[in-house]
Amino acid sequence: MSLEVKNLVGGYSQIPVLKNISFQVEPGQIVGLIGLNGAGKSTTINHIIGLLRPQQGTIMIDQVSLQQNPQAYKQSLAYIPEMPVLYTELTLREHLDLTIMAYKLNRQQAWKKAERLLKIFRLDNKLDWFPAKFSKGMRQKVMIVCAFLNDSNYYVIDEPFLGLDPLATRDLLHLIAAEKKRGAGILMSTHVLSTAQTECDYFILLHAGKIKAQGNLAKLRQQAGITSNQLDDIYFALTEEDRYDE
Ligand SMILES: Nc1ncnc2c1ncn2[C@@H]1O[C@H](COP(=O)(O)OP(=O)(O)OP(=O)(O)O)[C@@H](O)[C@H]1O
Repeated sequence: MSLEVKNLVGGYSQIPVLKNISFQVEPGQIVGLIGLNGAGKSTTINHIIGLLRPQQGTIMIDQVSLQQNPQAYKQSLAYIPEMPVLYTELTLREHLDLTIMAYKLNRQQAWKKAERLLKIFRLDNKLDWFPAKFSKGMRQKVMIVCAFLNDSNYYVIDEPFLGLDPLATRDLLHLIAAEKKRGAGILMSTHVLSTAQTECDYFILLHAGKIKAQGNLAKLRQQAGITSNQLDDIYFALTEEDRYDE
């Protein structure tokens, strides 16, 4: 059982952005997708969520591809985008109802969970607000609440900490930790290496559409050949030679 990306070649046109990348996210594992601007993190995520089609290679969730069983594939996956995407004409309450319908959740149970999440992110008194009234961080929190409504097997989170205040960041980290404990696999792209270091069990270092290195911190440190066990030092050592050659 895993989310498995195998020999993925892909991107937006005939010229691939991703050049044969392979990795896995296992149940109960938090995997950090790390890389410079333009490395291919969002492109990888867009392939996993089915927004882009692989030119070569496969993406399987618990041995099922999106093409084989779209319903099972999508049901296993929750996604939080980098930029919040909300419907301008729907209130927060209606966004939650829409999510409950889309995932075919039990309405009563899902609303019970929603109330707990709304309280955590201080949105419980804003159920009748339209997105126009929300700040950027509040919009991000709506996406988080919707994504965590379903007990998904896998979470794909693009730059989760962008725009969140310190309290919301801490609350999101607690939620992620609880989902990991439940056995969910989490893939998150981030530039916040200090948080990645403390939260992730495994790291994928993407550079110019290729995987430069992957493994736990000890393995990456060994590969970097340095004594520091700080992820940022390891990251800079591993990407030093090709930082300017994109
Ligand atoms: N919609 C698009 N159409 C064409 N090319 C794109 C598109 N989106 C991204 N790219 C290109 O794909 C490459 C990888 O971009 P991607 O957004 O995956 O990087 P990233 O690692 O997520 O970067 P960032 O940290 O800045 O979010 C870049 O060269 C970028 O120019």
